[in-house]
Amino acid sequence: MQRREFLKSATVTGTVAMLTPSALTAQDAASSVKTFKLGYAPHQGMFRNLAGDDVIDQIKFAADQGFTAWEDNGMPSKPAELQEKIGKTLDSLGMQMGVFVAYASFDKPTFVRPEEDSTAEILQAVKDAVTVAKRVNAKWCTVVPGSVDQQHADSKWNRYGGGRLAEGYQTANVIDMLRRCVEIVEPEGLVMVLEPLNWYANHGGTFLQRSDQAYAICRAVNSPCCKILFDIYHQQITEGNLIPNIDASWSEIAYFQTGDNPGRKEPYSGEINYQNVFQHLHQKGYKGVVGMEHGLSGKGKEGEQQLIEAYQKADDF
Ligand SMILES: O=C(O)C(=O)CO
Repeated sequence: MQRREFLKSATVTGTVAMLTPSALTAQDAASSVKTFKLGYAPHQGMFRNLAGDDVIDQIKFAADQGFTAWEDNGMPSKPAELQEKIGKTLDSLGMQMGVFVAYASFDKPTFVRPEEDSTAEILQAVKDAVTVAKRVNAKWCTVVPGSVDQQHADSKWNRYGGGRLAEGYQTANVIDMLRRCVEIVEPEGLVMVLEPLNWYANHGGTFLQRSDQAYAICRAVNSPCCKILFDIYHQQITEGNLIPNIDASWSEIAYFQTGDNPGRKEPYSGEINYQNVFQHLHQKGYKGVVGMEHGLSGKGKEGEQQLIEAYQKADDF
């Protein structure tokens, strides 16, 4: 058993109290911090003031606060060497790697109305994601399947007016494209998680908005490697009714993200009762990652401490 693991289990059984103070270094004491019940995943920059600029130090700091996962949307643009270093660090700390973004288009109908060049781009991005996932031991990657068809018959994408594909054909094209992506990820065991996004605060025009829509698409693609990323922040804005919608789409959800509304900051900065939502996920036996894809309502060290305390409160059930 690793010393860190020993200390974690010792805390649970109460044996840490029996160790003499001299037997514990300051680092060990930090290591005995209780881990969260769910796999909340901070990202680079969230602890810049408390842990310094180095991402490896930030990951270690997060582990010492009891976080058991990490997320990095921008992982593919990091140098391969750094990706590997991050993967090894997470591994040595027993932390899960959460999502990075494999493919996201917010304003082009690349899935609903595919063209040769955009299709090649999507398939290449998914192939690249397999390589990145291996370096960082990631099981999931995010896919945002483009915008709705706003195409004018006589011009390029994103012009209103004129003809456009009816919704059913757009959906069928998305399903076809995802099946092609699945052929790449399935043999590698990498799960693409599709993220419905809200139109009203952040991403007007994206094709995928609702959890029922994502559910129907995942059922049609019918692969263990094409699932839903249920972002609680986006879904609070688009549809509310969080717990019933999570239950209804549960069998297709593979990943969660958080953020309070309005403002997309840490829990308790807005209107969502995160303690109840997290308790619900825990009761359902969710063992995956809950990505903290949001900002901080406070500034500097105090803001970061407030963020940690918000998760401690939300996790206290
Ligand atoms: O850009 C966003 O808002 C997303 O959640 C994409 O990952």
